[in-house]
Amino acid sequence: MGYYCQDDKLVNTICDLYEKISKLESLKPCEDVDTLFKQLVSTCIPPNANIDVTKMCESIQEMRSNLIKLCGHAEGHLEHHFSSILTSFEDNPLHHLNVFPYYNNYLKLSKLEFDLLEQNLNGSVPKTVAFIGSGPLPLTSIVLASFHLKDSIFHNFDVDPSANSVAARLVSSDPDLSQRMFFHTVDVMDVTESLKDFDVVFLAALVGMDKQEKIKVIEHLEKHMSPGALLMLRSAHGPRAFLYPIVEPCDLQGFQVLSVYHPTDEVINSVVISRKLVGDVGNHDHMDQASELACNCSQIHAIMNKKKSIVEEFTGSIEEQLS
Ligand SMILES: C[S@+](CC[C@H](N)C(=O)[O-])C[C@H]1O[C@@H](n2cnc3c(N)ncnc32)[C@H](O)[C@@H]1O
Repeated sequence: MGYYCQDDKLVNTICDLYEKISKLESLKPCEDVDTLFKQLVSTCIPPNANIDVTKMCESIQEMRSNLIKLCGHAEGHLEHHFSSILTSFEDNPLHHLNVFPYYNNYLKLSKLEFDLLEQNLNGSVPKTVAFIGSGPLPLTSIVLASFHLKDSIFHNFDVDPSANSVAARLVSSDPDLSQRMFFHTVDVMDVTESLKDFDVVFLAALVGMDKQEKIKVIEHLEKHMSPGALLMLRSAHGPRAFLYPIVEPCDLQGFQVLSVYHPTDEVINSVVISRKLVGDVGNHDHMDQASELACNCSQIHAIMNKKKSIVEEFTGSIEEQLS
């Protein structure tokens, strides 16, 4: 088919799985759907330095973009399914979250995000947190509110009214979270002034499923978030980018990228934490230099190798990073 691929075997396996997944009549949880997505995830999880999806030919790019959408729909169905099961428990549904097969991943991802937040909050605790794209099973907000940010108020935003109604029902019988967790049915692109109220904004991986949409959402957040507020977003690295969109530091114009973390375990998403710049960012010279640096893979690898870690830090000056 004339694919240009760095690792043909892996990409062929993903293409085969894509063909099978795209032929499914429904993406609602059932044996066939679960088996195919499990195979897809286990194919994409092992770190593979030879895989850079952005360098692959157009037909692979197109397949990847469709696959991300299929994964998004399947994830939505899976969350709906488990959220409905959870709300059918007679006692507090939040005491049964471990029935969700990926609950452990959310515990790990939320802990990772909390640690990155703490490192960059300089001792302060966020009063108000926004989660955009919270879905029917808003596990990140629930885990953060229950275990890490026990006094913060959480505002969850989702464009899908059925996602919000099942999510709100999930927390309604919890005496603590029902007082600290709010749900808003709206497209993030229509949320403007109220974005100023948040100390931290989380953006779900699947809000903005392709590069263009993701950049539009980031630009919108940059326009309306409070200067100095933190933005926590999710990206993907290596073969995991067949499952989720990639956000690169250069996509974050108007933000100072603080850290990029690429997990190598079963937590699939990479995490990017940045701070909305304070003051006039009309002069983009500084950011442009930072972006050029951040988008240049060989330089990123040089930084990573120097640090012997898979965390990319962006806290030093551009000169330091280049030296
Ligand atoms: C299925 S995921 C949920 C994430 C997950 N529950 C978590 O805790 O990380 C993505 C959600 O984003 C929502 N979404 C997508 N685009 C959106 C937009 N432009 N504005 C608000 N919500 C959006 C979808 O409706 C979907 O429910």
